[in-house]
Amino acid sequence: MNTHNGALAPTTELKPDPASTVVEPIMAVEGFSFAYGDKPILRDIDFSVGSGEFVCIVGPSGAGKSTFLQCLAGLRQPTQGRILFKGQAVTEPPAELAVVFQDYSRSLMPWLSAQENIALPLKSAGVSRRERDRRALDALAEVGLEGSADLYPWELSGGMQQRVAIARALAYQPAVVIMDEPFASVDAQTRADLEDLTLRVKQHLGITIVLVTHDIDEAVYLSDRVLALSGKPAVVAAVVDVDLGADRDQIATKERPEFAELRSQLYRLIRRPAAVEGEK
Ligand SMILES: Nc1ncnc2c1ncn2[C@@H]1O[C@H](COP(=O)(O)OP(=O)(O)OP(=O)(O)O)[C@@H](O)[C@H]1O
Repeated sequence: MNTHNGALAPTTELKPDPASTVVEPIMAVEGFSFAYGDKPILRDIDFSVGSGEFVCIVGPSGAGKSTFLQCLAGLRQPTQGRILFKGQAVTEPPAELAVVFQDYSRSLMPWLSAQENIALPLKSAGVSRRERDRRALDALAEVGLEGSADLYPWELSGGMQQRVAIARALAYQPAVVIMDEPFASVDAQTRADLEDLTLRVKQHLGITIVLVTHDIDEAVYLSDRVLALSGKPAVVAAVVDVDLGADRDQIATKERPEFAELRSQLYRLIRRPAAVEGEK
């Protein structure tokens, strides 16, 4: 599976790297295009996500990142091409896929406790009461909120609410978690804490994460690979391997010269939409 299919040849030193080929894809995007009515948004995207991989998607505002995630999650259907989850075409949200959105204040039910919020989708899925309680408490412990099961969203800080939203996704025991700007509504310190929490949880549970962010630093810090979208309609500008090792540290990793180089490459790529269009 060639993860660089459909990518424009970048003018930077980025080159398709055979080492980044996904050996065991859990999700695949084949010949994908999407339009809202007659307005093309995303074009000719071929991409795959490896099992256990952390992939971030970056691109200019309005490029279609959220739309792409909605298609990956089975909430919208491609105009052309197809999306596969474990080899099966995605026609509705896959059972083993969970989504975390940016706006925690709207994603949690204010009249339900943290534990009840986490258990709610499990109830809809027919999971027994006992199993719901066990999974909700385990998920709360996973995000460091073991003492907050009985608290209501309005009794929790923004960062804690977003941790409950992450716990709700984890309690579903997904193979893949899709996150759309999940840390955009919290302060910088909380954001860094949530990034580290997400990395820890991903490593501990072995899940696959696909995350959209505006923040190039965040994308490089979190990712195994970054998918950069650019142009109108957006195409794959590049797929960038992030060889920074599994252990990331907010200070030490960001001080590494490789980190600065990757960040600069990505900035250059997504800041030249006009040039990308001209190349087609
Ligand atoms: N439901 C919709 N109907 C029609 N057009 C839409 C709809 N949702 C989004 N769009 C348009 O599609 C384009 C892509 O939007 P999308 O939200 O996917 O981009 P994005 O890259 O996530 O943007 P941002 O980074 O600003 O959140 C935009 O031009 C937007 O106005």
